[in-house]
Amino acid sequence: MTESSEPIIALEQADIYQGDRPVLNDVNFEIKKGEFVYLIGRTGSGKSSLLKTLYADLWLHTGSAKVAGYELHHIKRADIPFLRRKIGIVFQDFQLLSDRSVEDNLAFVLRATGWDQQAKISKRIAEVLMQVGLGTAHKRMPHQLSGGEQQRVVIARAMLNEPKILIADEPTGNLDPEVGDQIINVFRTINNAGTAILMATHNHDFIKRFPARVLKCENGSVTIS
Ligand SMILES: Nc1ncnc2c1ncn2[C@@H]1O[C@H](COP(=O)(O)OP(=O)(O)OP(=O)(O)O)[C@@H](O)[C@H]1O
Repeated sequence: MTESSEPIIALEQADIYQGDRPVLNDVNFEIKKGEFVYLIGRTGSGKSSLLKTLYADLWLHTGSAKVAGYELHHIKRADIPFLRRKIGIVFQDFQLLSDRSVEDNLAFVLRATGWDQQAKISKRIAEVLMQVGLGTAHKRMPHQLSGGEQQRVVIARAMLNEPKILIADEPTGNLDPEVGDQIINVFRTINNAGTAILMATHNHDFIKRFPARVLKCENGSVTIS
């Protein structure tokens, strides 16, 4: 299989655990390059556990999972940071460093991932901020931004190293509906430019208005529609 046609995520007979406790059994699905996929299910149904397994925060016990070229059932601890660079991660709670500007928050991540030329760092920061519609926010401090703006910076941060997929766990969960709409539009724009998206959400209105494939966690299984 050529690299371009290989799925970004492929799970086969994967069992998802929290500690010793099984959460999801026999999970099988693929996500291809550039796809948009929703992950739904009631509170406690296992959405976060599944996403954590995909970025190797939870260990995959049984079955196989390949994510961005890494086989999670064989992954070495030292490879986990490299896996996470290939999959941008966006959580519900914005975790920007509160003591530094937007620009410095982003530069911090770039430097930590090996970027050392200031001109390239500045260019990349300008690009990702433009991509999320915050082209003039470089110098602002996190507390000077609204919740929606902070979430945009978090998305920009996840995009810095040009991931093949963005994994988002309830990215609009803490936002007003109107602001949530703006955020989903940011994800759609990013998706239109070629990055795959896997988004856990409780917002069924998004699915009606912006239809895409849906994975549903229910009764210990994942079903695909
Ligand atoms: N850190 C943990 N330790 C032990 N059990 C956990 C942990 N986190 C979650 N669980 C349990 O695993 C199951 C799945 O939880 P998970 O958080 O994956 O569900 P979820 O679908 O993401 O829920 P929500 O919509 O509330 O985020 C639940 O029974 C939960 O109680």
